[in-house]
Amino acid sequence: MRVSPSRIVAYEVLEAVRADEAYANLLLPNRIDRSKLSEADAALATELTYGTLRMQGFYDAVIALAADRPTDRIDPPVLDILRLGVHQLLATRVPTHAAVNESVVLAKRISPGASGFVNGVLRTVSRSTAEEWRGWVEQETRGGADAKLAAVTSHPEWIVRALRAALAREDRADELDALLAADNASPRVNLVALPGLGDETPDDLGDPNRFSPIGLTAPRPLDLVAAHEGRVRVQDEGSQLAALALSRARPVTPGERWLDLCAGPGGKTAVLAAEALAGDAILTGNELVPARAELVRRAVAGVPLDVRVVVGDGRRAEASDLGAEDGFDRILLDAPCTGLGALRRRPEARWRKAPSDVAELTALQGDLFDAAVRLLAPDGLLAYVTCSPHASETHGTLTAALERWGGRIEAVDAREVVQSVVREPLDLAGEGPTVQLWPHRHGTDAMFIALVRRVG
Ligand SMILES: C[S@@+](CC[C@H](N)C(=O)[O-])C[C@H]1O[C@@H](n2cnc3c(N)ncnc32)[C@H](O)[C@@H]1O
Repeated sequence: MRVSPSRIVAYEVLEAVRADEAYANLLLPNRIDRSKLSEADAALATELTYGTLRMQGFYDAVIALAADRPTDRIDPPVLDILRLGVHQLLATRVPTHAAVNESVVLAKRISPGASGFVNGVLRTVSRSTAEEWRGWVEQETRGGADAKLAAVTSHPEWIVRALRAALAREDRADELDALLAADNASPRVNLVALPGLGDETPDDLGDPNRFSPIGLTAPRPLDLVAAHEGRVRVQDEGSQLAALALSRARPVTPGERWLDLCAGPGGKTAVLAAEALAGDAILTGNELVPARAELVRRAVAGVPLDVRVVVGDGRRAEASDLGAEDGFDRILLDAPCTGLGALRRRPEARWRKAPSDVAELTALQGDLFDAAVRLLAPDGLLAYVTCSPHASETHGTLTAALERWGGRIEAVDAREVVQSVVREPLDLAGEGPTVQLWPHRHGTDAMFIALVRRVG
């Protein structure tokens, strides 16, 4: 018996994610191409890889119970094979015999001495349903209610707490289960049709997004991207709204200078470029990492606007070096963050983050915020955006900056702006003037959007 090519690809990506800190969303397309997988096999490899990585915490708890030993006493490659097998048994329609047999054959290739062990553990797992395993994992997990919830929903406990706290701020802590479930579901590929660059609207191209006026989904999204090169791109709906919150916050005066301070890889820069073209504004993108600056250049290549892309540390950026002696009229600060709002798209991310990252990132966000304010022209607008709902990275960073800058900056009502942009009103809970989007409530990544105006 041979192992199907989709399972080999999935296994190789799991191994690279574990051993080499690879990113599944970057490596997987590469491996799919290299193995020349058919469309159906590519879809299966994607489902197996993403599903296994997202649910890894829960699957490890199941494996530990079924093997009657902690997972740190299982050889890592064998553990990868088991995780992949458990995912097939508990979360897919793959028949039991295929899930077990292919895992055993894979084990014979990778770690021959362990094939009997793999067979035994997976047969034990296959004898109970996912629901039954959830019950046992909950019962056997040591610690309080949060530890148990974290184990069965496959999130680190500190992330469960942070997400609950963010929802509680909006008086919506009762949505936590729905949010954790949304993190574990495969999001649809969402597209943006850069505005003003062609005759077709999102309605002409596919199924228009519920909220973003420039977003859509389509049955074969990548074909559409290829057919409308540079104009139709993959982008989450929340990211589109974040860029539009800045470009549509008020009418554009021709000649306005715009800056995207942390631009890489350039998804929002592309939207800003299309908007700048329509309004006759001048756009500069800045990015710390040269390779990511190159991605920004490629992202804006489909927009007939001369976008200057600069490599530099945003904390030390000077308006005059960036070609705006008198400062910028609009700045997007899409800050480096923990990415806790995009866990469904970055399947391994939850296992790589630690609470200590939050402290480090909030310090960086504060420095970048101050740099952005210094770069603003009088009356200029700053959009502070994160793809994290963590209170420290959102309200914490914003409140601290408003305090540091005293009366020299003021918050602008981002809710009013975003509600005026969307196709249908968003259910925004809690108090404004900031916007927090959510995967479970809006179907977007959990983007946070704040607008600030430089006074005088
Ligand atoms: C959240 S991402 C931006 C995503 C981008 N706006 C988009 O929509 O594609 C943050 C970016 O900030 C960059 N970055 C990190 N530290 C920076 C700094 N000190 N100055 C400028 N850019 C920085 C990172 O390399 C990363 O590309």
